[in-house]
Amino acid sequence: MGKRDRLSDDEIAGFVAAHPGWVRAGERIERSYSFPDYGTGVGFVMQIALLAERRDHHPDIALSWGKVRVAWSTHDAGGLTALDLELAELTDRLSAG
Ligand SMILES: C[C@H](O)[C@H](O)[C@H]1CNC2=NC(N)=NC(=O)C2=N1
Repeated sequence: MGKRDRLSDDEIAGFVAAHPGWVRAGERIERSYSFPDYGTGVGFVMQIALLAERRDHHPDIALSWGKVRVAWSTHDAGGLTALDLELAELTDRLSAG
């Protein structure tokens, strides 16, 4: 199986169960991160953007004061792939500093 092949429901459920904060919403996985101010959220968004360009895989990102919402999905596959789960984990690592 390639990194851009669709995953099964069980594989996605397994990831969500093991990764607090992430939820499945249809054909996406989403997580909200909280920050003490606007600027810290902006910095986080920029780090995600650099990661996305490096990996040629791009999430939807919503920036609010003190909050960043990230959603991963593979448009080309029309759903969730191993690449989404890998980048969700990397997103968590960025948020940890
Ligand atoms: C040509 C390029 O590799 C593709 O368009 C990439 C770019 N970034 C992407 N990002 C996401 N999230 N899904 C994709 O299918 C995708 N495809």
